[in-house]
Amino acid sequence: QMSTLLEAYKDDPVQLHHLIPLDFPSLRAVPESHVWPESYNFRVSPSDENLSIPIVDLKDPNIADNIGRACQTWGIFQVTNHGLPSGLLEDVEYEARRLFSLPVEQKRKVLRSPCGATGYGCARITPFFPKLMWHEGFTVMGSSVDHARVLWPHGYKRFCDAMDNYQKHMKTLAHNLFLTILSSLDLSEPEKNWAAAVYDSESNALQLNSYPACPDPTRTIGLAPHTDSLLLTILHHCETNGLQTFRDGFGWVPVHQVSGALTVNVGDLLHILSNGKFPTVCHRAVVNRTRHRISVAYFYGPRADSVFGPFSRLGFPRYRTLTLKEYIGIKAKHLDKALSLITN
Ligand SMILES: O=C(O)CCC(=O)C(=O)O
Ligand SMILES: [Fe+2]
Repeated sequence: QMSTLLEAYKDDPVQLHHLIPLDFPSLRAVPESHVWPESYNFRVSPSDENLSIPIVDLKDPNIADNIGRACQTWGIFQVTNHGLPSGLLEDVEYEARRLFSLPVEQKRKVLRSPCGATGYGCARITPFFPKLMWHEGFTVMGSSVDHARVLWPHGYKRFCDAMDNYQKHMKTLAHNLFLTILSSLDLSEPEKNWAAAVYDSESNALQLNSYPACPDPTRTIGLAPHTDSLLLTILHHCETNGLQTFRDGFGWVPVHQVSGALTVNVGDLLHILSNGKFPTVCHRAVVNRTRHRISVAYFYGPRADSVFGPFSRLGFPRYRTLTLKEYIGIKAKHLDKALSLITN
């Protein structure tokens, strides 16, 4: 089941200069390849400084209402009281830092293959933009052991254990959030059953992101604007801000994460299921001069061959029905045009 989501990327090989990150710590200035046009406006301040994404307490008795409202207005919110075991968030950050602080030759041994989905490399969205990003990533789907063994022939187990443990807890949290979010929509019984069954036949990915300290953060970007493709994303910021979310009428709004909280956002797939009731969230990451920022994103979705479209009771379907694998293929070719290409 994992392999099918992997296969979704097979037809669109990435060129090497869109795949291999620079050796960032060796750079004293931002090279031309990474200088973005001013029109991207990375330093733009929001029209209202006090604007911030909702915070949802998962222990609140009104959780369903709160989450439903957060999904309909912002499509992105922070969750507190998520009940993850202590140490889990620290462990995954520690292991991610251990990976990204390896020498560049070592990291390049686990480079993502040009047609592949897992391993070390530039962000997948890189080929769609005229400039490169101040970012390196490492993608895990299922077990990370094959790559970890190459990186640390004798010390791979603690990395794998941290990734496994993190994915296990994220899966449960993501599924519970998914069902809670859906409880604010009018679903038929078969649709409710389908949603509940996603847990046993899901696909997911864990994305470790590294944004090294940057000599000139106003001229470059960490991660260019994009939406996430699957149902929902749970993001761990590791205590350094940098994420910004776009809200119509307001512009780019920085996400200031409450300590210990996680950020959850709606992805394209949940947007489609909700028949557009929940906005899919355009977001980006900026870099900073002094701190090496790490973030960990967990993407949750149904299995790649599952057929989906807007739920039946939510009005005339804005999107056509298709498989997740087909949607990932469209997104890999057309990025932000993908939704308009499946519009009815
Ligand atoms: O690092 C961040 O704040 C955002 C990461 C992200 O958007 C992603 O991995 O899709
Ligand atoms: Fe994202």
